[in-house]
Amino acid sequence: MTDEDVLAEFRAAEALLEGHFILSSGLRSPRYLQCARVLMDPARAARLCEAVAAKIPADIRAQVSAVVAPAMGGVIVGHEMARALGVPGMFLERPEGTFHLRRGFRLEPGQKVLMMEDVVTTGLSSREAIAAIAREGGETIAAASLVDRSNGAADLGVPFFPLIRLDVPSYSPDALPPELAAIPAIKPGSRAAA
Ligand SMILES: O=P(O)(O)OC[C@H]1O[C@H](OP(=O)(O)OP(=O)(O)O)[C@H](O)[C@@H]1O
Ligand SMILES: O=C(O)c1cc(=O)[nH]c(=O)[nH]1
Ligand SMILES: [Mg+2]
Repeated sequence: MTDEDVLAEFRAAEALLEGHFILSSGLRSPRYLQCARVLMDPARAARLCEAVAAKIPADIRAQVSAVVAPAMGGVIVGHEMARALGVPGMFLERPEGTFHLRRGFRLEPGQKVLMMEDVVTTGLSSREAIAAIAREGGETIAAASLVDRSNGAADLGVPFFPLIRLDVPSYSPDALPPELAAIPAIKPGSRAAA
């Protein structure tokens, strides 16, 4: 799947939003990739995750025995990725502020995991998820996502396979360009405000 094919899927899902968004990190952006809209079509979700799986080298794929994803954004994409790889899929939650496995999900000691995200911006949520997988006894051997909008800046500490890398601006809230400052900000994600 080419970058243009991926963007066509996002466009068809009306998932390329423009406005003034407060990101999970607190950064602000004029653009937001609403992956939930992309994933609401199960056939599209399966197509995209099969394309992510095809980006992962065969030796890594052969070792992965579970996909673990951080809720909320990771839940559907993690499940579809688990289907694409033929392994179980689980998700991490943070009702008290720190990611952990709930609902009877568990990892065997040393179990090799793929951490799956919908979007990576600063990489903080991904690093928190990878740290949680380690606390749960697993070993994250690779990470993947639909979108990497970190502009090459996110270091997850493991090999990282995004389906598409997009060059999208993010700004500190105290350094907003005037055209962004003029629009009311909305926060689509579910991380609690800092
Ligand atoms: O790389 P980062 O700077 O951490 O940003 C990306 C994260 O932000 C979004 O989640 P969010 O925290 O908004 O919550 P949600 O998944 O519950 O919607 C997205 O699902 C990623 O997890
Ligand atoms: O950084 C984020 O919170 C973020 C950016 C984006 O484009 N899409 C998304 O779901 N989250
Ligand atoms: Mg998230």
